[in-house]
Amino acid sequence: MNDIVVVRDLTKVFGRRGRKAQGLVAVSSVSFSVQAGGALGIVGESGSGKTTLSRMLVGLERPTSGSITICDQDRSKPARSLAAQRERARQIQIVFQDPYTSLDRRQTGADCLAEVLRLHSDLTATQRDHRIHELGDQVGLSKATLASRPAALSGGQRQRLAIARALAASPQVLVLDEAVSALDVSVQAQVLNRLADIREELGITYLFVSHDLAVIQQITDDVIVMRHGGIVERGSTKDVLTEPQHEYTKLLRDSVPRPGWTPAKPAH
Ligand SMILES: Nc1ncnc2c1ncn2[C@@H]1O[C@H](COP(=O)(O)OP(=O)(O)OP(=O)(O)O)[C@@H](O)[C@H]1O
Repeated sequence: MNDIVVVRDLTKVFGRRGRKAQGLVAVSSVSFSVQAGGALGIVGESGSGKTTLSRMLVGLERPTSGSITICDQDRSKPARSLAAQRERARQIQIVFQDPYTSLDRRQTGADCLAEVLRLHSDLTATQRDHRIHELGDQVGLSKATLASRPAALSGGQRQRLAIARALAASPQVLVLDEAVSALDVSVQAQVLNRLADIREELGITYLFVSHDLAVIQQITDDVIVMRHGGIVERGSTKDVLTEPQHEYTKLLRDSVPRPGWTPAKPAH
């Protein structure tokens, strides 16, 4: 199978003004690839560079150096035209932790999906309506729920809507940045099950950013572990989580509450 996402030596330094100033290295020489249809987990504690990495992948942050190739196209430089921007959006979409801030409070769910469909497809109004309900089915939102505005939706419903909105662009790759972290565990499980079904049905590729190893374990095949902007461990999710090699991964794993759990002592 071919690699749909290829990242090489990706680095992001914030606040460096002038060649000699130091700045903050948020992401440092990160390289990885993901096969089409795969699901890669990106884990690490707060501040390890996960969000900066995902923002670079979708073009919201410009890399300081290194390359990003998605669907065989170089993404290291900004898109030159509106058409190129839209094409990129059809390749990769992102869902953030809190959809409420990015959903238009005046729009119903159906209107929100219609807007994306108008932008990214040539569907007629009738075809669009059909597609909106198809997307609703995929994420588990009823027609009545889609007719509501965000304020009337629960956190789980809003997150499903955000996922449907991302899927409306028919992306080949979906980045989920702490996308289920704010949800109750039972709602989280429902959304994760939906996401697993969607991946099976559409063959879409996931990049799943989370600090939560239990979530990563459920949804990903492979994982990279980030610390201080770099990758400290990588491998199949099963191997890395059952037999972590790096001390930092062991610490992350030992910090996950489970029966008989006691907090790990910080490493000195
Ligand atoms: N726009 C910015 N300007 C300056 N520094 C930034 C910016 N965005 C992130 N950083 C810094 O880069 C580092 C990595 O942050 P990032 O948000 O990528 O980590 P993270 O692993 O996603 O953490 P979290 O889960 O808390 O979001 C942090 O030290 C952060 O303060």
